Amino acid sequence: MDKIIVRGGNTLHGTVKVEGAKNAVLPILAASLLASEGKSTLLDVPALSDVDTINEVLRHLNAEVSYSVNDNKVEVDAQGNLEAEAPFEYVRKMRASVQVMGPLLARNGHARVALPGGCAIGSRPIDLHLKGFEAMGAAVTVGNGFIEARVNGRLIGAKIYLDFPSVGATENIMAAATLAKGTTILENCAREPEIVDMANYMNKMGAKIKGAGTDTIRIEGVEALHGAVHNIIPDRIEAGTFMIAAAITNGNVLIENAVPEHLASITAKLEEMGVSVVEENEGLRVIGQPILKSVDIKTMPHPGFPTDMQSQMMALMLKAQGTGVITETVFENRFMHVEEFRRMNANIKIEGRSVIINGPNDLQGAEVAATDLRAGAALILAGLVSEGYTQVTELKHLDRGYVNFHQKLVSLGANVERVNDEVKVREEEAVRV
Ligand SMILES: CC(=O)N[C@H]1[C@@H](OP(=O)(O)OP(=O)(O)OC[C@H]2O[C@@H](n3ccc(=O)[nH]c3=O)[C@H](O)[C@@H]2O)O[C@H](CO)[C@@H](O)[C@@H]1O
Ligand SMILES: C=C(OP(=O)(O)O)C(=O)O
Repeated sequence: MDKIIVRGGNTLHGTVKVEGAKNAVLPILAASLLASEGKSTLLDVPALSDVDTINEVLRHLNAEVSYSVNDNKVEVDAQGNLEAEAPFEYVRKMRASVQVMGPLLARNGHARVALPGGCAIGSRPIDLHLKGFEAMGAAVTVGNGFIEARVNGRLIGAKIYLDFPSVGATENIMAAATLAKGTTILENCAREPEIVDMANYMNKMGAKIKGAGTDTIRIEGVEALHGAVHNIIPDRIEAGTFMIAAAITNGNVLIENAVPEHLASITAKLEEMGVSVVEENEGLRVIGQPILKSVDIKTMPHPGFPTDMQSQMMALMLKAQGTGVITETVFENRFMHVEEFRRMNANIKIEGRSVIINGPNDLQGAEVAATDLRAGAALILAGLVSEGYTQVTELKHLDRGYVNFHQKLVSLGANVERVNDEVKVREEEAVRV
């Protein structure tokens, strides 16, 4: 098992390049199943374990997938007959596997996907996805740990109002509606940049989607879709994480490829804390300040402050002066990292869906575990400004969402190392022999 060891105290300087967005590439790869003619070529695909997982799901469903990691390119050929079932071994590894349901149902009239179950950040039901499929004429049943959806012939366009602007439900329903008979109007839908990217890809495939990025999306169903070439948008959460890395170390870092409009809520909070964020041609430059002001933050669907930046922002708030409150409104249980921060000497209190942080904190290095992928990044960020050594374990979470995270930090001047405990033990044994 790998762990990351951070020695705190270095200021970060230089340039770091953001990869393609995990949360765009996963639903887009799932949507490539919609193409009954021609291949799709996806570019700027990040080399993440989640991409390996979704590729395995697509292969299991009988699509041909070739992944050229060095070129950040995936080609998908889904022209053959598709299987209907995504088993638990994949869904357990990665919830986004449920995003194949809409495409399969639309293309095959049948999808059987393992129920996702619980997750480190909350229970995460998919009732809104299923209500959407039902509104379009599918019969949905749940049993033996699987959800099954079937429709005789094509789905039928419908008017669907989401009770909450769920990202996954918006994507799954939008994909299903591309091949439905008639028009689907999806109201109170999610407005994340990744939804717009997915809609752009499906429009290149021949879909007729309008309004992605607003709270109402209109999808006119077509008879068939074809493969398309598409570049994945830059990852705003990876960009935001490096913005915090610059701010927390009082550094000066250019985050290349960051899209300023995607990062407005994060930029606004950093500026409120006293950090400078400057737009440059290549991306965003973040310049830290020795003294940071505490702020209050509430996570919200886009364009609000993203829940996927909550734990990294918490790391930064630990170093700010005064009292700040972070309220999590998107997920019911996304504070698992608080206990880990406490192990690093942080003064934080959980009150219901909020945490209260009194700062600045003199953080101390400790052995801590990544409880989810963003928590993993947040603990490493805290380690950058802690006294002594911080060891972060459970890196399988981090690898789901960050490409070469520690190497990128090292290139900016951080003292970070990734070690494999098992290899070390084996080497020691070899020496003994
Ligand atoms: C692969 C991917 O893109 N993941 C992102 C996606 O997850 P995901 O698509 O799972 O997130 P959702 O927007 O669907 O979930 C938001 C909230 O709605 C609830 N809900 C959702 C669907 C449903 O049918 N019923 C229901 O109650 C969830 O439990 C959660 O409390 O958006 C989240 C919110 O921005 C991000 O944190 C994740 O990184
Ligand atoms: C929660 C996240 O992802 P997922 O929905 O894939 O678990 C995330 O990217 O922070």
